[in-house]
Amino acid sequence: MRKQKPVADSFVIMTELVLPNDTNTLNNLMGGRMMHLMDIAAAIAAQKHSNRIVVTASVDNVSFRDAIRLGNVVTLQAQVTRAFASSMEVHIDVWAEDIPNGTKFKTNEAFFTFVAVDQSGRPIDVPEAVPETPEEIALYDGALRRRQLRLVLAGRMKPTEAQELRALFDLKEL
Ligand SMILES: CC(=O)SCCNC(=O)CCNC(=O)[C@H](O)C(C)(C)COP(=O)(O)OP(=O)(O)OC[C@H]1O[C@@H](n2cnc3c(N)ncnc32)[C@H](O)[C@@H]1OP(=O)(O)O
Repeated sequence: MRKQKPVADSFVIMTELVLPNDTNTLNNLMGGRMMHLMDIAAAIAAQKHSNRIVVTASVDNVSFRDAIRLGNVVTLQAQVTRAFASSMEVHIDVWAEDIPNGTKFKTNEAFFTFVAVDQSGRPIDVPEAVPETPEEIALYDGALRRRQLRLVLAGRMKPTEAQELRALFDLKEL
């Protein structure tokens, strides 16, 4: 039987201070630097779930809503939402905090997909991820549709095979 692990076991929290080397000429954190931090935090969550080497397979839509300023503290929280065979979806939330001003606001949210691989880079199966809280269950339930959407967009699945995604939009014909 496939091993099971609570999704909470993969929880990761990472905190970074925005320094001059991280910013653009407006003293805002650069998007690429933010993506780098998100990739690392999310990869650690996937590693904690799988106890394997993991590679980034895809990143869903990332929006940059509010600028993060030089001197802000960035907090990233990542957790596996669901595991499939070798792949895991990871949800990540990002907050920026201006400690002297006492303000904190959410800046980003994204879903990453990681694949566990062996020493030769071949995909390898991971434990099942078990959600426990209502929030974890909601993320788990939506993960299959999100997987189908990203695999269709990546040309790895035919839209006609994406049953749960089609049901969401009530698409009878494609
Ligand atoms: C260019 C860069 O720097 S990328 C950043 C770092 N990332 C990397 O280097 C990863 C490079 N890519 C790879 O090594 C391979 O494409 C892998 C390991 C991700 C997939 O290998 P493949 O030989 O295509 O394996 P396969 O078709 O069996 O798929 C394995 C899993 O990956 C998943 N997968 C593959 N591509 C994607 C994708 N674009 N989005 C989401 N999941 C994907 C599959 O759905 C499958 O999941 P499952 O086992 O849970 O069903």
